[in-house]
Amino acid sequence: MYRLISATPSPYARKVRIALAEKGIPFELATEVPWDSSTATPAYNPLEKLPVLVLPDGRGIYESRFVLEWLEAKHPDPPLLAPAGTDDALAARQAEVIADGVCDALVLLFWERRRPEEHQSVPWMARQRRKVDGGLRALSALAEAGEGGTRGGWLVGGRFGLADIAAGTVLGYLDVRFPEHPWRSLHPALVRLAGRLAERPSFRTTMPSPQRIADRVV
Ligand SMILES: N[C@@H](CCC(=O)N[C@@H](CS(=O)(=O)O)C(=O)NCC(=O)O)C(=O)O
Repeated sequence: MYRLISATPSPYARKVRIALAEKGIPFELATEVPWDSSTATPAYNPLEKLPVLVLPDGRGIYESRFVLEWLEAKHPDPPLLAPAGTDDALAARQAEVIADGVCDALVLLFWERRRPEEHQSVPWMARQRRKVDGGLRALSALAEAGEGGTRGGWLVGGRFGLADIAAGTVLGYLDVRFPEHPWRSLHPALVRLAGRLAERPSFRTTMPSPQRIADRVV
């Protein structure tokens, strides 16, 4: 059986949890704090990051985008991506790049804010916030376009898939780490997307939550 090394707030790990659920793939969930020295990630990932999908033979598949590509290749049904090389597949991957990039900026912001205030860099945090806001604008534009005609409100190709998973996990992460962020008032199309996603058991059963980090990281 697969084992997924995950963390309760992780939007990257949540993408994989949702994909496993949507594809009906059984797995053991190993919830960790990757920032604590107790984490198992270094044993499977030289980059020491989760998510890691640990295979029955003990190998680790890591970097969420690659885990999702790996799952799509090994467990193609039901598909979460259009056929490889199609415009819809490329558009979904682009949306995932935007979503992951927003999460990357949010992670940097999260750690910068944990530094003593006199060590926090205002220009650095402003730069990260620009990436977050620019990325959310891009995802919002995709959501608005997806609401047109018969596209069903999904971001790409008129059907639920990877792009929606990636965008939805960003929104859930914002609510956990940056509850003050006004994304709902700024992007009503993303609110409607979040509402559609919240109806899916794969989203309802993977709601993110904060974690207690014991070790000193920054
Ligand atoms: N690009 C990676 C990012 C993964 C990542 O940053 N994971 C964090 C945990 S979380 O922020 O997603 O909760 C981690 O393991 N960080 C430990 C470290 O960076 O040393 C992916 O998509 O898998």
